[in-house]
Amino acid sequence: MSATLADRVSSRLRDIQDFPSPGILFKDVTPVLADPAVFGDVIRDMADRRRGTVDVIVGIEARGFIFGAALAHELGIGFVPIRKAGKLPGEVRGLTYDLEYGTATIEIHQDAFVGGERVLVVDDVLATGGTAEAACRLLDEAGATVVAFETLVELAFLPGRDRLVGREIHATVVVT
Ligand SMILES: O=P(O)(O)OC[C@H]1O[C@H](OP(=O)(O)OP(=O)(O)O)[C@H](O)[C@@H]1O
Ligand SMILES: Nc1ncnc2[nH]cnc12
Repeated sequence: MSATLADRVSSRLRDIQDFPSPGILFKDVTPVLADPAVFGDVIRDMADRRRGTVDVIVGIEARGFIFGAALAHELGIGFVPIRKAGKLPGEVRGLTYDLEYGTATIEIHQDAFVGGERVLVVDDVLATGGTAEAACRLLDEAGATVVAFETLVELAFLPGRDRLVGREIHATVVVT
């Protein structure tokens, strides 16, 4: 039997213990990106799940840009970045939140949405859920409609899903 996409991605996730700080088991996605067959199949799988149901892809800096921009291109729709504080040049709205390792502030351009756009939020890893929750709240405040949160990897041993109650979440790989 041929390997599932989840198995193929799992085999290309590299675990780095104690990065970026002691006690963190870091899931490195760079081997997934380095394999064009797997990376391509990941993007096509995400696209097939969303075709015709979203207007805009929002990617979260930095690794969410890689998957989000490729997905937007595959779907033929626009891409909007959520960036760390101080990086976007125009007027912004922002939110500060807790991370698995520290705190962060994210920002989005104030004029990125007129209201009502159907948005898919994309990132590489769902860990504590702080980033995803902040991104979804920021988009709610901006008047966009968050259709779902799409991630390559969900760390199910952390309570990320609990921060996103009521939101649709899909992960290519669930790490237990
Ligand atoms: O669910 P959470 O606990 O919020 O963690 C998930 C977030 O952490 C990582 O980003 P990071 O802040 O390390 O930034 P990077 O993508 O720029 O490396 C990852 O890419 C997610 O955005
Ligand atoms: N353990 C982890 N591995 C990779 N990215 C992360 N982002 C937050 N926690 C992470």
